[in-house]
Amino acid sequence: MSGCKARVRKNRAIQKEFIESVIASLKREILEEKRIFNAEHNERNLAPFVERVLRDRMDKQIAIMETQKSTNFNNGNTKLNSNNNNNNTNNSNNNNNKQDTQYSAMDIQNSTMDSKNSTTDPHNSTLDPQNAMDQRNSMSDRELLHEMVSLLNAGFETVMFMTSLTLILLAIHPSVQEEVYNELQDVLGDSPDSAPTYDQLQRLDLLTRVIKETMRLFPAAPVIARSAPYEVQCGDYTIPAGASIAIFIYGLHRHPQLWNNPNQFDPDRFLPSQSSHRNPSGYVPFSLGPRGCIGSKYAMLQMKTTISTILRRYKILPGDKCKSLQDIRFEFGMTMRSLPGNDIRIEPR
Ligand code: HEM
Repeated sequence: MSGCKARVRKNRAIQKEFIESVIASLKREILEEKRIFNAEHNERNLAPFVERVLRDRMDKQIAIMETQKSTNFNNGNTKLNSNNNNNNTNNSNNNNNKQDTQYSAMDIQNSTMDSKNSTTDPHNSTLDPQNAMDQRNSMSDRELLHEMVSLLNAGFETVMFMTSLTLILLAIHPSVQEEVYNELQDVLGDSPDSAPTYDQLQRLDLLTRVIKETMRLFPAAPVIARSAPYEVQCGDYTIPAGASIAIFIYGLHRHPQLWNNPNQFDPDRFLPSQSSHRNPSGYVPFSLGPRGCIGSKYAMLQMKTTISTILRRYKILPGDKCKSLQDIRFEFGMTMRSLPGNDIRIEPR
């Protein structure tokens, strides 16, 4: 059997084991939550429920991996260092607990490229349950590096784009900005030097709606892709097994059948009274399901912290070239990119 076939078989066996364990968990949890399911057994609560179980299982598996990894370090196991053969200085003989692993930018680049080239298996990616179930119960240097690079890639440009777009939209909607500022004063107090707490950030309802509306109009990940593992009937369309599907989130978020005045900035769309009967699949800035964004909650906290810190000290004003929503210039890529000209000015309060 060729190496590739053997790998595919091993992967299938691991996937099967994982899926069986998920089904067992689901059965157990359904029994425990029988009441909720009898009361309202529909797709709406089933999807988040299944997702929660999947994530829960992954978290446990990852926690096990973390424990094993730290045990390995404490035992002076140099596995993490031993795979890396160029710029890596292994000082484990002198100090078993010290991970003196150094990487050059080139190592990281190569690692990412190699991982990309070798990723013929669609499940072989970030914090994947199958990786977590890997029989080695540990990660190689290369895998660990790849995970870190993926997290940085996925978490940096997206948050940067969304934060700057939110500030631009607030600059060209001064009355909304003033309302947000008033909310910040109410919830966080007058002194701009006090760091917001987690609870306070949760209470910033208007700022949350403003960020949500910005992500509707300018989703940082404008298009995502999936492949169909089996034939799927989707309304009048049959998606054949193995087909690649691109989901155009930008288009979905501005679809006139889903949104009134879709090209207008209106944070009130996300008031409970206006959003409760909306199809939840019509708004997916972080995607959905087990492969959706794992950093969504962290991203919201990060954006709210940065934006509130700026707004408490400065008034945001439009720049010379960007005075309305139509002036905002961007280009599509894996993530959205802001183009030159989207300027703002700031003025101390
Ligand atoms: C506003 C900010 C963000 C947006 C709009 C966003 C959006 C998304 C979307 C749409 C996906 C799904 C991609 C796909 O299905 O192909 C995704 C995946 C992912 N995101 Fe985010 N993201 C954001 C911030 C973050 C942050 C801060 C982190 C980590 C610190 C992060 C980590 C990830 C990872 C690791 C995945 C891949 C998950 C997987 O493949 O299972 N993201 N993100």
